[in-house]
Amino acid sequence: MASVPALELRGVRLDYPTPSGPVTAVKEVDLVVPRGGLTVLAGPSGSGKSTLLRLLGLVERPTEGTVWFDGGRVTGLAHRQLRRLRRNRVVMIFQNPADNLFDYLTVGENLVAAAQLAGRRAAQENLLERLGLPGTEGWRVSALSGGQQQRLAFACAIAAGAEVVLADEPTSQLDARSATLVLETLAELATWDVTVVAASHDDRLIELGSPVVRLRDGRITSTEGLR
Ligand SMILES: Nc1ncnc2c1ncn2[C@@H]1O[C@H](COP(=O)(O)OP(=O)(O)OP(=O)(O)O)[C@@H](O)[C@H]1O
Repeated sequence: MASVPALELRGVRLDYPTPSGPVTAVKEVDLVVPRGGLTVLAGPSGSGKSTLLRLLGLVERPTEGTVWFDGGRVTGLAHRQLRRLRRNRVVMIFQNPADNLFDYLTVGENLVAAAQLAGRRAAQENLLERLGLPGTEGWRVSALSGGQQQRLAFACAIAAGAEVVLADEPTSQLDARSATLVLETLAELATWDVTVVAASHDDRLIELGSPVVRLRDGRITSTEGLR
């Protein structure tokens, strides 16, 4: 039996209200995000990548259409229920590494805080080692490079118990070396039992995607490399 997709969108449109009337950011979107692996949303600026990511991250509600998470219909759920899902099961990583972390806590304390805020007891053992941050447990967040901070943000999402982790342009605010660390982290996570979705212009990141969903003018134009 085919496994239940991590996320599914059917007939989705999203209009943003503006003073000069609604702006349609994505339309006629039918999309299945398979469980596990790395799904990449690609396309030119303004094509709707961030909006689609926010719909998948249960941050935006569609103007039209339906969203499912883990086989359950999410569209129509109360605000409180959506917030609960976003607290641990569907976690969004912000572009700016520091926005994802408590800078006055150590690396280890950030992991514990992420787990506790999600109602979990303790962070998974070896998470720092497994994500390329061995020996940093007692470090202040400010002692980490941007790439290491993004790595820690992913580790915190896992510590919170995330089943889906979403990242908007995770390499765009990083120097080349830090971006490489984040790409390595995404490649590693793609082999774990977690679904990662990233919106990106970065060719190196797009190359890692399976599938790669391409957008233009708010519509999906192709889905390549569906596992
Ligand atoms: N909050 C908003 N209010 C009004 N229009 C918006 C808003 N956010 C996005 N848009 C519009 O929706 C469309 C899609 O934007 P979106 O940010 O999703 O595209 P994108 O592909 O992520 O672009 P970029 O690569 O530049 O981040 C664009 O026309 C954009 O101007």
